[in-house]
Amino acid sequence: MSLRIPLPAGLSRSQSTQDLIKYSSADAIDGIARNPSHEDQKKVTASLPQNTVPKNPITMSTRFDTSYEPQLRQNLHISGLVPPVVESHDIQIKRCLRAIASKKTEIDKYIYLSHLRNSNFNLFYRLLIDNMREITPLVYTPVVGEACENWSHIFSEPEGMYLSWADRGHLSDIINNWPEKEVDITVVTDGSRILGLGDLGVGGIGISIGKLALYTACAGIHPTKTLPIVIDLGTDNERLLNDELYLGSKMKRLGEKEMMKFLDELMVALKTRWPSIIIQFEDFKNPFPSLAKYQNMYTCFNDDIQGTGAVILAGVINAVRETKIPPQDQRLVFLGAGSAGVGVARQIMEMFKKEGNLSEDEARKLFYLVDSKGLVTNDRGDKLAEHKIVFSRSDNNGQQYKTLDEVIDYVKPTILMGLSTIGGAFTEDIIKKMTNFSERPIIFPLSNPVSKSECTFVDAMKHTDEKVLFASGSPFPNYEGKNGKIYEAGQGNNMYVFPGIGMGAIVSQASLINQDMIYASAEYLASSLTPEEHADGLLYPRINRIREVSARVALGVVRAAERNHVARNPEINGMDDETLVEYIKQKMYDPSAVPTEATETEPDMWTWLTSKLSLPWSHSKL
Ligand SMILES: NC(=O)c1ccc[n+]([C@@H]2O[C@H](COP(=O)([O-])OP(=O)(O)OC[C@H]3O[C@@H](n4cnc5c(N)ncnc54)[C@H](O)[C@@H]3O)[C@@H](O)[C@H]2O)c1
Ligand SMILES: O=C(O)C[C@H](O)C(=O)O
Ligand SMILES: [Mg+2]
Repeated sequence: MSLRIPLPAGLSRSQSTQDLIKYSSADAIDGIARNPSHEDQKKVTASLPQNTVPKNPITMSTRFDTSYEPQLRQNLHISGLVPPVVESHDIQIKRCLRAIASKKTEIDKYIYLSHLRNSNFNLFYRLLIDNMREITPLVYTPVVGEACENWSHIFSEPEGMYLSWADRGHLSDIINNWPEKEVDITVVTDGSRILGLGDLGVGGIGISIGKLALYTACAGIHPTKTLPIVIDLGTDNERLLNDELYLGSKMKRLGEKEMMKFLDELMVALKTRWPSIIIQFEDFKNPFPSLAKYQNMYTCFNDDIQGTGAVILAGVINAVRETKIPPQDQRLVFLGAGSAGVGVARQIMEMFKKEGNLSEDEARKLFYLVDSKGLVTNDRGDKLAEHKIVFSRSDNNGQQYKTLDEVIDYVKPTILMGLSTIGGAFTEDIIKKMTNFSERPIIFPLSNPVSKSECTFVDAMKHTDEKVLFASGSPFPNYEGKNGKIYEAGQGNNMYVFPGIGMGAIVSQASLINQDMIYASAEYLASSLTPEEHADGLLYPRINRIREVSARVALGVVRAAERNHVARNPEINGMDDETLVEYIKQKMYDPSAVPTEATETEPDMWTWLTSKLSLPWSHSKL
């Protein structure tokens, strides 16, 4: 069933990047929880351990859902507090979509959706899951970037934890203040490099919130078991320091030493309260030291180095196949040699070693990294950051290549990656040149948000005569080719893997997240495309299948955890793939699985806050 929502005057249909008017709620449902009648699935389900289907308790943030039957309303003591009609989520979603379409700006849509998540998360996640393609860009990249930039102006609810330098020495006590008893996963940022937008201080918490919303929507981690964190060690952003509304500490950002000291304490505090917690590091300006220090001590990973490495590896596996050029004959230029650039280069190098039967040295020589000073070489005259050294060239005969143009002429690459934060860096000239070196050039402008993308999908298609194999970090609209064919832009965004990595680690009760598990996430993602998606020339699965895909990614992660003896969940011992996937799906939160009776639940943050503050309504039956 599809529905056309009228747009308000002034908002053109094509202008809306998210095209909120076209959706198909029933078609978009992945079928995981809604299609339990399939005979094979029934058999598999019957063989699963009992009590694996999570109940969906009613919390303060889901109490006023108009889908509740009269008896449930009576049990909850909310009769009269909810409009009389009893209506399905599908009907409520129509109302939400109308409300979203009526908002004039994307940030207004973001604010509306945040409010919905905080007031009725079951409805929010039903809306998101059923309309992934349209809603994801509004709660995640790219609009979340604008939200982070303006966080101190649009702020109305904390939605996570803010931990400041002044709190050091007391982090355990402060972590104990989080009102939810169980937390499976946290996303921690220091706000120092939010997307390609730089230092946004405590505004970076928007990224933690956005990532965790996708953990719930894509991998079914229960929303109350997710914890967004920003650590506030100051900011070097003058605009924020001069803003009277800024919500963070008004001091210059502290250095690496203080950061590590703070993180040491935080890691212990998190692990003490929730011994099985998964910790995802996100958008740190220099994320290498923390990953190196904690990856063998805690169940943690860095999304920008490892998640991005895995998701782009998956796209490259599929794209390289299309080029028909074997790995040993590919040449790769990376614009950007930071955490994402080096993380991606490392993962692709692993694949080239395996698939091309190359030694480490042979594989490494296929990579040319370019940073703000030009081609990364041993004799460039500056002290290279440690993470770049492995890819630094020594075969440049003393010549330095300063611009991307010069590097392209020198290397003649078959693959061009953008992780530089420089919007428009892949000029018409550069894109056209790429067609001289390969019939199907691989061009991935991966910087976020859209304004930082190294080129657009339109430019890449036009200037390669529609031959490009393309993926971008942020979403781009479809392109209509010369013969009327519609091409879809691949979205090479770590959202295709981090939910599955987290879910795989939770399901296996992994003690660590190691390279084999990250690599497996890429392999399982690459092989998750349907024959139809392959035939349509896609490099990544369609986003409306993300729950199905995340379950497969999680399967790969669990299998790798088992191989590496870091899986600790005895329930999964001996399960075949089919049973294990079903087990994973059964663990997924389903926003429509509303219980028919009220259940006792832990208080949520609002209840907890009101009780702490002794507000008049704090002990009411609400
Ligand atoms: N698509 C994804 O899933 C994904 C994942 C992670 C990061 N990213 C994006 O990648 C970008 C970079 O992230 P990061 O964590 O690597 O940041 P970073 O700050 O660690 O690295 C940026 C790199 O770009 C280089 N650079 C800056 N200006 C340049 C110029 N004018 N010419 C050439 N190189 C230049 C820097 O020298 C540095 O090597 C961001 O926009 C981020 O949003 C995308
Ligand atoms: O947040 C995203 O959209 C991807 C990535 O983690 C980034 O830093 O850009
Ligand atoms: Mg990131």
